[in-house]
Amino acid sequence: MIDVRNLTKRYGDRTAVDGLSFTVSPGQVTGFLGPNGAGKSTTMRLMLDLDRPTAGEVRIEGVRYRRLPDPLRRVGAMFEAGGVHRGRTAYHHLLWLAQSNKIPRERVREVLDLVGLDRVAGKRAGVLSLGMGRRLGIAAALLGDPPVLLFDEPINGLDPEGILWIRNLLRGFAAEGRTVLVSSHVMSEMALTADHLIVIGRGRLLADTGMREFIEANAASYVHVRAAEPGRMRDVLAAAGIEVRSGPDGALEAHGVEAAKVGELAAASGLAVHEIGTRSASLEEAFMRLTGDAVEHRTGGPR
Ligand SMILES: Nc1ncnc2c1ncn2[C@@H]1O[C@H](COP(=O)(O)OP(=O)(O)OP(=O)(O)O)[C@@H](O)[C@H]1O
Repeated sequence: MIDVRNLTKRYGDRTAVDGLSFTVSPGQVTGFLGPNGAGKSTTMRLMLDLDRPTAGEVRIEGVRYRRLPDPLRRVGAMFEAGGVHRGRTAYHHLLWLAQSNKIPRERVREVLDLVGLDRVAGKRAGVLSLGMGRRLGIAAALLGDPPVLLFDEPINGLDPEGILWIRNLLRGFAAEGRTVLVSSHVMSEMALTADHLIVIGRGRLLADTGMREFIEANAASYVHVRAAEPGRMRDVLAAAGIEVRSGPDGALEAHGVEAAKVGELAAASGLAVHEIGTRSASLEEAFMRLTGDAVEHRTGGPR
């Protein structure tokens, strides 16, 4: 479990993290979302004591990171800027980490197998592809078999196979009962990976809720209907007081109404319907709606 309490971080007069409190629970994947500059990476760095908070604190399994005995056995982290010595082989990078953390050398082979790098273990880290480098970062995070795992933008730049692999890996870790926190800007992927969401904007907490609840609360689903005579269909729906918008390819989107009601209105007016169904709102829509005001404006006037 990760417990963030009243966390604040200022850089000069810029407040990157602003009185943030939330808990990340074990047994599920928690997505950490926010627009660029929201403070996600700063928060994750503070979790690992890579930076000093201006106020507040983070406890991992009840303890400040710097007070954790054997930290690699308690928390594994993969941040984008990997901290890998490019001239070292993948194997020696992991061996060096294992030895400096009193982890048996057999574990190095185990994690290399686990992330599918066993065959390139002798290659220098600097020549690994982006996907392999990411796997090496994950191998390092797993060395101590920790119950808490942090991933900052793990799928950035990966191909579809790599993305699917990470998704299954993270879901597998959560199913084993670990605490998994992952940040990403790829909403479609986050929707498939995370069970719970922490959303921040300008350093403040905007939402701490289950995936489904988040989408339902922040974006509406609607009835998608394709009719032989879209103009008449629109008039019938509008006459019944239903809000109708134009969808792609002549389809209509009826809001605030059940699909059954739309079907009944069409039948009562003798209108042929070619396609009808309820379309769920997406995480992306919900995210955009919630964070619209919290987007960092990089150009223009004062914030
Ligand atoms: N070392 C630093 N010195 C000064 N300002 C910083 C520093 N690190 C972060 N910031 C500022 O703090 C704010 C939060 O940055 P942070 O990188 O944590 O956001 P983020 O949510 O991870 O963004 P992104 O999605 O773009 O990675 C930004 O305005 C950033 O410019």
